[in-house]
Amino acid sequence: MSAPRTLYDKIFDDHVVDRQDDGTCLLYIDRHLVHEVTSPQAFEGLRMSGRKVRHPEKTLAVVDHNVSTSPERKFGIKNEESRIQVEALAKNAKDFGVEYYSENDIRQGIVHIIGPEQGFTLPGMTIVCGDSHTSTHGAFGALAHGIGTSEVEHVLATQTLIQRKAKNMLVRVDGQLPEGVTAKDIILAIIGEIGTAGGTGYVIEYAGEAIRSLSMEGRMTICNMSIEGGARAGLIAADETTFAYVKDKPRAPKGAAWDAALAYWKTLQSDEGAHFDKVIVLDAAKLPPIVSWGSSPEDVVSVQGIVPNPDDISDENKRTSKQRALDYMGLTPGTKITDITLDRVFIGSCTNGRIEDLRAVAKVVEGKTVSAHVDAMIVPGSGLVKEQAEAEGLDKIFRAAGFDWREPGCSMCLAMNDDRLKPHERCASTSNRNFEGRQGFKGRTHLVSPAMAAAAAIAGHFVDIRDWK
Ligand SMILES: CC(C)[C@H](C(=O)O)[C@@H](O)C(=O)O
Ligand code: SF4
Repeated sequence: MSAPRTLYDKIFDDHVVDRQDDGTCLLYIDRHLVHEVTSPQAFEGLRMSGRKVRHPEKTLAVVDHNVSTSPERKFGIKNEESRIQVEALAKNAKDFGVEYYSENDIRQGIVHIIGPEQGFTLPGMTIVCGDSHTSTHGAFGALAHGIGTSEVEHVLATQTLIQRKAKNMLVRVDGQLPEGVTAKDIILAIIGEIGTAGGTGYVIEYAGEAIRSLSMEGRMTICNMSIEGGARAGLIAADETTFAYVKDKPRAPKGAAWDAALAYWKTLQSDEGAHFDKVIVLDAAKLPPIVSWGSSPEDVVSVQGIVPNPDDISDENKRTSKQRALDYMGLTPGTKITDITLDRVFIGSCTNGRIEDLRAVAKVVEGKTVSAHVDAMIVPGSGLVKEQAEAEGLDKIFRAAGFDWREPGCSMCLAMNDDRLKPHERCASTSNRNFEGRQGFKGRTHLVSPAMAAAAAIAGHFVDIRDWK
């Protein structure tokens, strides 16, 4: 009998093409997602060395970061820099024979939303993209992580990647989530607990009853933010929920190939007794809805809590940095989270821009009106999410409540397109990063779940979604 292995060990081992004595490995890459921000130099490199894309059929390109989310976008992108990047990807995809979804394609959307939708993301695969939130795809029991632009070029040219094995971490979330508490709250709580460097050097496998009970959408939310906890990747073993989601997706295997794939996928679980270098255990039943107060995803507190006082921190560096975060956020220690008023609400991103997220929002806002001092927008993660939401009439609920209903893209998750905060504007956001300037110069971001963002839009300040009527 061979030694028990983790899910990560298994996927890694199954993709090793070459292993050097010093531990450097060459990994085979099954799927490569490409967006317009991190690919121009990679394609340029190929051109200069006269190389081709090794496996165009394993590569999928889409524009997301720079596209406008206004219906006017079909008339072209106004911002020069954005337009150049988008046009470059269209040209590169054409020149190198890679499938490409333009902003006018119904399948277009945020790269981490369209991969799963197309069945391009499948269990057991190695998946890379020049984007840190590639960890999202780990929700399918795939080993997925972000790579740099020179690695993008390497993968395009060879369909392989040089990697060293990471350590294994297990995050077990036991029990069941209370009503109103979501996958987003789980992952914010985990990052609050381990810190943004807690996962450095690890691949995290999420397990436990609460994780098993999540939909694929919820699992993607969790894996998406693994990178905010410093981990190289996040993983959730595939199960019946995964198989049901994947089945019949355009690029999923069909017929006998499906049966063979399924038989393999079912072996992809951590063995009994497999060694984890670090184990974290959380009790889902004790989790509240969570709100971030600072400029790091680890700066989190219960919605029932208060803005913390940096004076209570003994470590001087940490105290200074948290004081700076408070100054940036324009917050005073001791303020009740529910007393924080908002100017903007952003619902979308690869963390929370999927259909289930939009349904959760609709449930909260139906028949209600956005607060007079809040400007609120909802940005579906893809054209297919938008289509589904409209088929269910969600767009009507959103518009009637006073939300702006947009075209798909990264939008105000990061200030790389027209959607951004003005200086000092305060925003409840369902995205994954609250860094200084992330949503616009001097903009102030509070990370929350979709339901919490929706309720905050209506009330004009944070409210505990568990009390919502
Ligand atoms: C632009 C891109 C490289 C970046 C990333 O890697 O994550 C972006 O998607 C982000 O979320 O900050
Ligand atoms: S939605 Fe945000 S986090 Fe996701 S890929 Fe786009 S910019 Fe990055």
